Amino acid sequence: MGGCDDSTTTSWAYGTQAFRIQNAPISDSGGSSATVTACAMLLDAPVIPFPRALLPPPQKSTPPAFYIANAGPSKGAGLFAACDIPAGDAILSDRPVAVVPSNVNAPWKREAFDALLPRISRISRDALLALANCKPLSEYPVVEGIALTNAIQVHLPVSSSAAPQEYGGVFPTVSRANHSCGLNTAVKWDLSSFSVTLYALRPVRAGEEIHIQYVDVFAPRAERRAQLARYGFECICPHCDLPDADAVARSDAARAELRDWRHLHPRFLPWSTDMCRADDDIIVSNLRALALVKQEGLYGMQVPFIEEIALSYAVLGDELRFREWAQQVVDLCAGQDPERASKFTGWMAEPQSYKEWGWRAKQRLLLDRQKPPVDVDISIPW
Ligand SMILES: C[S@@+](CC[C@H](N)C(=O)[O-])C[C@H]1O[C@@H](n2cnc3c(N)ncnc32)[C@H](O)[C@@H]1O
Repeated sequence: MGGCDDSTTTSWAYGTQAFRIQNAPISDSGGSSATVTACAMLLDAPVIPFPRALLPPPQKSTPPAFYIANAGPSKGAGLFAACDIPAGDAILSDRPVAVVPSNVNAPWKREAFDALLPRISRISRDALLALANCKPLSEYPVVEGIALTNAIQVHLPVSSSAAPQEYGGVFPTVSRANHSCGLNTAVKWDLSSFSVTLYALRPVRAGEEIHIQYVDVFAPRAERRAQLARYGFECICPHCDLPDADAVARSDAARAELRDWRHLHPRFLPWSTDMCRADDDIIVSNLRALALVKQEGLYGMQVPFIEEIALSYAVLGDELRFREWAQQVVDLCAGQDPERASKFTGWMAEPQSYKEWGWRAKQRLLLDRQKPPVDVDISIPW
């Protein structure tokens, strides 16, 4: 592969840690393991050495469901939907060109980051160097600056539980996604194919920009903006660009309520067997959560609420509504959480197979039967 040179130093010590450079077992062009230079990684000792056998390629949709275009003067390039994309669909899969630790502050850092470049093929190097870099070259090695601007967290196999390093992968395509504090996609890392896949969290219209989140979107606007400063921009997405302080306070409160939802609102399991609670307690509570999710565009967290509404209807034995909500779980999870999707598919095929199917309806009937006749006082009170 053009320009690959591994004559440089490839291991460094840092306190009790030791780092090394290793190529990932993936290839640029489906070639043999001898040309595996598509991605170089700077790894510490607990990361289990990768097998030599090539990993299977990630799924690819043809034609692509996305394109890269200018997203505006202050945002640079961005990812856009090439067609209408249904909620739950995979938009694209992408493999990293570099994987680096998130927080190394050793004297050899520049040398190690620079040593990554000659270890990757020209194709991958060009893709890496074409990405945005919000860090000054005078202060940060180029690969580190690009990683700090673009990296997405990846999980690597480690041999011990000793303080695991965090790793970020730099991806030629997914790293083109700009940030928004309201989400339309989720990123899922899969070690077995050494790739990330971007899934639609809600229907995405053709031409709409595809966003991911760079920071904790449950944090208040001021905190999000402070965290985004390290990417060199102030967020002016529709969830940040609000008309006045009241609107900001409302948005901050909604996000905090969603973050703490499980501590603030009735829980499904105790409700399901507590006949003193209203039958629609959980449904009403989860519908409110979904309204807040929609208001704040936090679609990444909608599935557990939809799931609880479906299961509430199951416990109430309401088959029509159960199917309606269960279908939404299946549609949203088919790609990124197939296990959950298949559980709900099974219950939809045979609702009675859900262990608590209709439990509350049966209890309600029994309670109604046991009720003593109501004593009606017909005496006239004067
Ligand atoms: C991971 S890159 C995203 C792709 C990048 N726009 C490009 O041209 O390759 C991150 C950089 O994009 C820009 N960016 C991302 N989201 C933005 C937003 N919501 N508003 C303004 N700039 C943004 C910032 O310059 C940030 O440092």
